[in-house]
Amino acid sequence: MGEQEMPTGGRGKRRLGVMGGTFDPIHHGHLVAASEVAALFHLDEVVFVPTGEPWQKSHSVVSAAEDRYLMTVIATASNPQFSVSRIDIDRGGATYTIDTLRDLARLNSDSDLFFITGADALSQILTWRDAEELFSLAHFIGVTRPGHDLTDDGLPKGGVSLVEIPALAISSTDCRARVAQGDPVWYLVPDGVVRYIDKRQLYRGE
Ligand SMILES: Nc1ncnc2c1ncn2[C@@H]1O[C@H](COP(=O)(O)OP(=O)(O)OP(=O)(O)O)[C@@H](O)[C@H]1O
Ligand SMILES: O=C(O)c1ccc[n+]([C@@H]2O[C@H](COP(=O)([O-])O)[C@@H](O)[C@H]2O)c1
Repeated sequence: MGEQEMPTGGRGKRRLGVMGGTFDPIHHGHLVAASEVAALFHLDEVVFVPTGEPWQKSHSVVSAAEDRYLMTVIATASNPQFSVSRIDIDRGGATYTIDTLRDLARLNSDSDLFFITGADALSQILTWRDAEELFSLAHFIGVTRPGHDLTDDGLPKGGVSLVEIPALAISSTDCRARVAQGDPVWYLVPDGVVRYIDKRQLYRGE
């Protein structure tokens, strides 16, 4: 994969990646996406932001925010470039990325923001709250995901970069179904997350 054309940011500013997700559970698809984008876009840090209430999720029962937050901490703890933010959980109510980005911009005025999304999420972005304003707060980076077309059709020119990353056909939906059926999730999610799911008996009744 070649060097990406760099979006112009403020000179000398930190480059902060933002990986939003429900992370129910976090899996290696999320981690590879963040790691690849961090390297390609020379990010100083990637902050993972677990959603409070993900209003567009099709499955009705989303695990407790604290469980999703702790799994995200466990999964990212060993990488010094990765951190986890509670802003969407602590704000309460439905999570809108416009609020995430406004809060992060205020808390990180020394940084340019780069919001990382998989191809499926990127294709839905025009349905998000205040979609047109999102692109003034962050540069969006869409990454390939097996089973989904990666396109920036209809999105503002210069506001989005598309990148190919190693294909991992892993989804949280499949991980939950596997646990429910008694199938392994080893190597689909980090080892500590396997242990946490087991300890908290998550996804057993689904
Ligand atoms: N395997 C993957 N490869 C690339 N991007 C991914 C992958 N899995 C998830 N993403 C991206 O990570 C972000 C957060 O995803 P999310 O937490 O909803 O996981 P998910 O696997 O899509 O969950 P679910 O199956 O419950 O819908 C989204 O932008 C999504 O597109
Ligand atoms: O802002 C919105 O209206 C909006 C609608 C759906 C999803 N998002 C964000 O997209 C990211 C991935 O969401 P999800 O539901 O696929 O886990 C996460 O950061 C969500 O907050 C945002």
